[in-house]
Amino acid sequence: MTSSPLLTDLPAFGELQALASDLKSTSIQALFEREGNRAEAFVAQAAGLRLDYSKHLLDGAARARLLELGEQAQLPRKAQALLGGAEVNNTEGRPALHSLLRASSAPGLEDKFAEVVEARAQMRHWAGRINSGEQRGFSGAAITDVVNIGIGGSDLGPRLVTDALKPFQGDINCHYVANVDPADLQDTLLDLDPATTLFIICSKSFRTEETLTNGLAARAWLINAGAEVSDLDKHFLAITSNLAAAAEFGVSGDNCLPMWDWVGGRYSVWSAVGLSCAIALGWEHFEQFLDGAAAMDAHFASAPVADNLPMLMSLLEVWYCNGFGAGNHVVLPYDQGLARLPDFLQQLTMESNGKRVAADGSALDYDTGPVLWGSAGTMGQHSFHQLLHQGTRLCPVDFILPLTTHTGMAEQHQRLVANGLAQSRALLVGRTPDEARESLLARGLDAAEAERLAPHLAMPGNRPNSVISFAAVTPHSLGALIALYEHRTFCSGQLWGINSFDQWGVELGKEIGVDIFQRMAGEARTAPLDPATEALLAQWRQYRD
Ligand SMILES: O=P(O)(O)OC[C@H]1O[C@](O)(CO)[C@@H](O)[C@@H]1O
Repeated sequence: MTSSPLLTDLPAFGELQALASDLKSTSIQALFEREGNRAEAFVAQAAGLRLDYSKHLLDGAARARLLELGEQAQLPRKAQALLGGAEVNNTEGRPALHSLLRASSAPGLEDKFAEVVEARAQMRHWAGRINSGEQRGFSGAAITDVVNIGIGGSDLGPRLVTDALKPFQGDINCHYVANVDPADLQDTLLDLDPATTLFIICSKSFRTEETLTNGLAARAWLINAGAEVSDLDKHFLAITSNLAAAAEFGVSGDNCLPMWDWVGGRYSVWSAVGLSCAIALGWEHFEQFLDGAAAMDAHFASAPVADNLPMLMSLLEVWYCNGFGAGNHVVLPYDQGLARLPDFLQQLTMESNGKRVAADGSALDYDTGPVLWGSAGTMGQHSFHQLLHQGTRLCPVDFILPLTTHTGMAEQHQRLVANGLAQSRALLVGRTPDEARESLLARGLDAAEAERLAPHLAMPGNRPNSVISFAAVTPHSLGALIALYEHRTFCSGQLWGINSFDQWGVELGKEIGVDIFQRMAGEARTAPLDPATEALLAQWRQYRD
């Protein structure tokens, strides 16, 4: 794939910056009055998801220029290139074919697709075997619990999906261990029976310190409980592209499911990395999850920029980052099952687009990926929403709003939806000092006290937010939602001219970590570390000795 032009080289960019500076002082409510059909016109739908982006600092004219920017960056052609297997990861010389993992056919990519189909059959086999009770542990008892040991992309996606789709879960309990802190593994194993527990060692590289350390501790836990080394195949599966390392760890070839270098870790939940989800949910539900993502892929491939959800969301991201200097993006799922969505999206967006050089290595002189954060509604309302409503920073928000619940408690759920809508509206309308004063007087405060407190109660409003609403959290809608953010991430990367599929920035810390660990273990080094780290090591030694 030819490298992307820089954002600043796109002809519409300069004009957009000028428009953004004009719109900074524009009232979104005034835009609603001026553009009568805004509530319908600033809406796009795909794969069962409805994106309402009417509450943004964006008028019709600015939107038209923003769409031109998307055309100038050739987002539709870039989408085709991504989906068609072009070498979008130029630093590592690979395509990024996560879409192939949910495809039902793949013209031109038959060889890779055959491997995907084969891996799906293996996943289905293991999910069926474990759910049917056929898979038995060292004592002969059926497996009841599965522990996925992995980190980053080998943890966050499967953990999110299993959590979010609890209402679809079968009898097997899936647990997730990621942190090298032994407390993570220890807490998880506390209530588990070694005889009925199966571990999935999930690591694309099979070189990740946290995963291998926890894997070895899990192995020791089984052996201590009476399992023989020859029993370990009853308790361990591996998901990896590094079969040799998995074999060295002790997982036999029959128990290994594949990963490929053409799928990035943070984009891999659709592959065998999602095996724990397929076990928890059953194969049919997992297929529906793949179908939801495939529906978003089809939309991404064919919809014009003006109607294309991932493209629109990425254009909005760039609009705020590079037009308004926003360094934040907030995601608020109004659904308890989606509480982990911000964690997942942090890796997806920040590991993908937290870059400071263009795809060709040249330094960028504009901002790229913002800091993404958030939490499940309504908890954030009693915490950081104060800053969203009255703070000094611009934090564009995505509300994620399923409209029905699986709990059977529709009346209580109505409160959740009302809260989500109220927050979105409060960010829009705010409260003027006069309204604040009036409300204080209505509460019986005297005029002087109302005057004193009014500035504290006043809220500027005009804070941009999108609402992504859909019928319910189902395997299909969740698949579509995750794929939507994947493609949005890619499009933003293309607009910024960066490679969204490598993550060199995480490597240095890993290397230094190995060096420090070896120093702690007593290995001699000629050169000392920086004085601050040496002092902390000395403090650690005091506690160890
Ligand atoms: O699946 P692996 O190879 O263990 O990697 C886990 C995670 O570590 C990272 O490489 C970052 O350290 C992520 O990109 C990846 O998802």
